[in-house]
Amino acid sequence: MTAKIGIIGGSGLYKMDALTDVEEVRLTTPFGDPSDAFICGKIEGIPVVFLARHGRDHHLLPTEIPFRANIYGFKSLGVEYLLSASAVGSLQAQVKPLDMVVPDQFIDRTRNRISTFFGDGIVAHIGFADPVCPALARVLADAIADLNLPDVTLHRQGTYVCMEGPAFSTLAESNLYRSWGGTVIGMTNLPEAKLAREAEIAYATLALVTDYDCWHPEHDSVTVEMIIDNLQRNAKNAQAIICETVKRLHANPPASKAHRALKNAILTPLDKVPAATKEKLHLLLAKYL
Ligand SMILES: CSC[C@H]1O[C@H](OP(=O)(O)O)[C@H](O)[C@@H]1O
Ligand SMILES: Nc1ncnc2[nH]cnc12
Repeated sequence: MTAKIGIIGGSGLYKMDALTDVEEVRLTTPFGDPSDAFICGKIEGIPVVFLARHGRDHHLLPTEIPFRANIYGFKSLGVEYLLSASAVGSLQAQVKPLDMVVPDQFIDRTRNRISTFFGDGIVAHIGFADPVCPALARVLADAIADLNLPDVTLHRQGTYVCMEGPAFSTLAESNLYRSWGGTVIGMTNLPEAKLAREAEIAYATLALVTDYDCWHPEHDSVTVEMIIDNLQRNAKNAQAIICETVKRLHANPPASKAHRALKNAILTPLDKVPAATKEKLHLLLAKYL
């Protein structure tokens, strides 16, 4: 089964309740095994494929997530639009727990992630000034706004600071990220967005605010309990938003520059790329060979 729309669920979103005709697809990739089986199914008749980023039983640390295998797996199943759902802490007073943010920028504070498919004899540099697909982000933000869900405050833009984890930030770090203009903080989205861009998949995130990290003088510092509690309160809304976004994407798939991201990015002449590398990357390079 193939699907143009993929959903990657983070903390608290380990399955999509609205999925019908479900089939589990366990696959391997040249970059190892993905986080879990891909759950292929339909939302109101529209084919989609879902993956739990940390595994369905949340056993993978952010550092341990096989980001390359996950994105490669989505690509091999035909995905062109990837919607992510993620728990985030807020770095700004006006962005409150239970609010939703559709980030448009990232700051990379990761250290131990492999966030490229390239190397081994092929060099490519994708453009990443706009790390989130603006067209996909607009569909997602419009879906949130138009659903008009009670108690949902939407922020259509924001900078997501991606830290390594797994420990949460120190107070000094949290204040530093605030001074840099960070809006929210999480541990997963940046490598995913980079790899999705290299795989020419449009990517956008529904960021669910669960806490004020540790900088807010009037709020307790973030704990896992706080995150899970707020995620559970927001889970129904998050699923409704994803379903609405899927329907809109299917009815009106937006043009995305991400779909041609490799066009001017590859430096190495393809006839000089080692055969084994070419084979490993065939799925990504096929249309340029
Ligand atoms: C559950 S505590 C922190 C954990 O939650 C976020 O994960 P995800 O982005 O997959 O929702 C955050 O990035 C951390 O990995
Ligand atoms: N405060 C926080 N820091 C990092 N990741 C998070 N995910 C949810 N809240 C977070």
